[in-house]
Amino acid sequence: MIAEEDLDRMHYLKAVIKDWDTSDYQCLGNWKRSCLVGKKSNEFRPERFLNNSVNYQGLQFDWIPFGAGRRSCPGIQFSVPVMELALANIVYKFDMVFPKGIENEDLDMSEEFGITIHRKSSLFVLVSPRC
Ligand code: HEM
Repeated sequence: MIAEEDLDRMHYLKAVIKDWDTSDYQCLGNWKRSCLVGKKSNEFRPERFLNNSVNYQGLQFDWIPFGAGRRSCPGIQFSVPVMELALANIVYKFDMVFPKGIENEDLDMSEEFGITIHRKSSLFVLVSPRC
């Protein structure tokens, strides 16, 4: 079981969540001026969040998944560790592979608006528990 104190060392996992939290919507305002984290439509590239100071505090206005300023989200301290812990434990305890014939390049990362922003197309993976 991965615990909260283990998360500090999981730099790549944190970058994955930051990139996952980077919707086209957040970068649209600065799309021409080129978004701080270099978001290109539908691109998933967590490495952009490694070795830089981009954080959730809303200080860099072109990456504000929790908003910025006095009306920014008060749920950051709760939701970030919850997302990190959930993802860390899922990848620690389960092996996931694409069904036969599906490659990384086939992954459609398009987003769709709704009450929340979610995937446009379903993600199919075969999941098996790690022994
Ligand atoms: C991944 C999870 C979450 C994301 C991405 C998120 C994002 C946001 C965003 C973008 C805003 C608007 C900020 C603005 O208007 O500038 C907001 C506001 C707010 N969020 Fe969250 N939030 C999350 C989770 C939570 C949780 C877990 C709670 C409570 C337990 C929460 C409570 C609030 C409240 C009360 C506001 C309104 C703040 C205000 O208007 O003063 N959020 N959130």
